[in-house]
Amino acid sequence: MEAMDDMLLANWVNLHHSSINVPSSYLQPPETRPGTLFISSGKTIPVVDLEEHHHHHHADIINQILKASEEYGFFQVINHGVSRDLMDDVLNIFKEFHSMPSKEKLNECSKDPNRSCKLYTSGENHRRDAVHYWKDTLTHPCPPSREYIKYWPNKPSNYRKVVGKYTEEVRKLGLKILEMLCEGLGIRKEYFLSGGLSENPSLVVHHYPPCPDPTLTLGLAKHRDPSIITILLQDKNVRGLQVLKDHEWFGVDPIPYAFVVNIGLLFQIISNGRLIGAEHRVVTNLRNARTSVAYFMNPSKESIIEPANDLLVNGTTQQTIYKSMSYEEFRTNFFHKGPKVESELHN
Ligand SMILES: O=C(O)CCC(=O)C(=O)O
Ligand SMILES: [Fe+2]
Repeated sequence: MEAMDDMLLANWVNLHHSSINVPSSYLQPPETRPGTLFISSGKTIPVVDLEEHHHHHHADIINQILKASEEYGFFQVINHGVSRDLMDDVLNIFKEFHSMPSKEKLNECSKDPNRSCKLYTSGENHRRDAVHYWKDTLTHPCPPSREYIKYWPNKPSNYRKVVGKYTEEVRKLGLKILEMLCEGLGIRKEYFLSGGLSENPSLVVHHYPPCPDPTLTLGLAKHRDPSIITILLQDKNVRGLQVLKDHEWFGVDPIPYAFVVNIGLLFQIISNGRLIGAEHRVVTNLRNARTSVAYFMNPSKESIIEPANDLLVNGTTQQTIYKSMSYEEFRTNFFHKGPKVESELHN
């Protein structure tokens, strides 16, 4: 196989079209190979209508998202208030972005000296990946902090305008969902507005090119999100995301204009294990490229992550199972321990 050198996967696949086999560095070992894809197990993650009206009360909506977060750690939301045009615009911008020449993309993403804004192929640490993943990823912090906007890509030409508006809208939705989950759990509604807990969100945009053999590869390895919650916009027609429940993988079928919401490890800790940060992965697709836009609600470095005191006060919790640590400490553990991080979190 010809070396990809500093070319991004999207461009490499484009150049070679259908004449390629999966390069050996992308072949998953037998234990992580997805094998047969999309066996329908009859399970599907809950879909929650967020619009309140006289037959659909606030308390019912809270119960639905709470139950989904306890059982699956995942749900989809419809009637969430983010405009469809904006969702289309943002997906189109990212598709356009990923179809630009490699050099141009890398150039657009190399302005940040601290590399919070960056573009990479495979996993975040390409050289250290034992096996490569079939994707390219663009990531950068987003509002409320505006200090990073100057490092965002400036191409396609309306990138900053559209992505700026989108991240502000999705932030509002995220805060609303957090507030409802707090209400359901018996945590004060403002919990995530204090202590910097929701002050450092980031956007992670994945692009999974078509893959000549999706049974042998993965777009993204099995993982739990290191976030509070993640709000994901996925391509309308291309499947890929799978969630592990009761030792079985099942697909999160795209619903046009819905968002997929999942609980991250941080909220698992804050809820003292009541909500689950479920494991998930992404499989690739034979014919179609897939783009997904993940908005991670993340705290600032100094924020303290611990089971919410309100749970002890209101009597739903007698004992906390997780210890208290700063978000910075959590990140360090997460990057060093990977999937084994959980042992470090417990009391
Ligand atoms: O591409 C997807 O559907 C999922 C992305 C994801 O799980 C992540 O970025 O953590
Ligand atoms: Fe994830």
